[in-house]
Amino acid sequence: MRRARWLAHPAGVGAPAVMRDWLTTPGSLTARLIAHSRQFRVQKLRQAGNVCLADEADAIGLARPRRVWEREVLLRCDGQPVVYGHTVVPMSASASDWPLFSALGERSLGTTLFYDPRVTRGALEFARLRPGHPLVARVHAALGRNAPARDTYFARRCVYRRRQGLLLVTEVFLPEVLDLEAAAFNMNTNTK
Ligand SMILES: C=C(O[C@@H]1C=C(C(=O)O)C=C[C@H]1O)C(=O)O
Repeated sequence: MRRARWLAHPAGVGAPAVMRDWLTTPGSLTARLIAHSRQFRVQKLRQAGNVCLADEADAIGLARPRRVWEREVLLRCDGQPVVYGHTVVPMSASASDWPLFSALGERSLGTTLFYDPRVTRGALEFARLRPGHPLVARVHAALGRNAPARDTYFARRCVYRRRQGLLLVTEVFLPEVLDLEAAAFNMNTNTK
């Protein structure tokens, strides 16, 4: 299974400036996407048990890819998918570690992470996902026939901890996220 090089600094992934600005969004990505759109939606694609990716195992303390709780979403702004989210939680986590995770539905995971004082956040890591990386295949599956003919995507990931539990969120940024900045700029200039 192809792996990515996850770096501590975004400069190493070669993203254009506006994409780098999205990759380094300091707080909740959900909050920023809401601020840049009229209508925001978390489209839940799947939330069930699955074997995690090779990239993910060591980040959540597993010696090798094992069955985890997996959540896949598309974050949509004004109907347009802009981020693919992939979250994994070890099966060893207890319900008291992540009490809201299993029943999230189409509520944003971010709203349960950023406003819970028991949650601590690890450092962001960044990567350029190339063809053959399993997350690229997941993104194309999620987008179906609308999959843009792209070969690489920029992504970030972060480990969250709550009590004894670990949770890894990986966010793959779709090229359409760059349109939000332009749209936000036009909306601002049009209201003057
Ligand atoms: C971590 C956040 O939660 C977002 C919501 C997700 C979900 O609901 O599965 C997944 C990825 C995140 O972009 C955030 O808003 O920053």
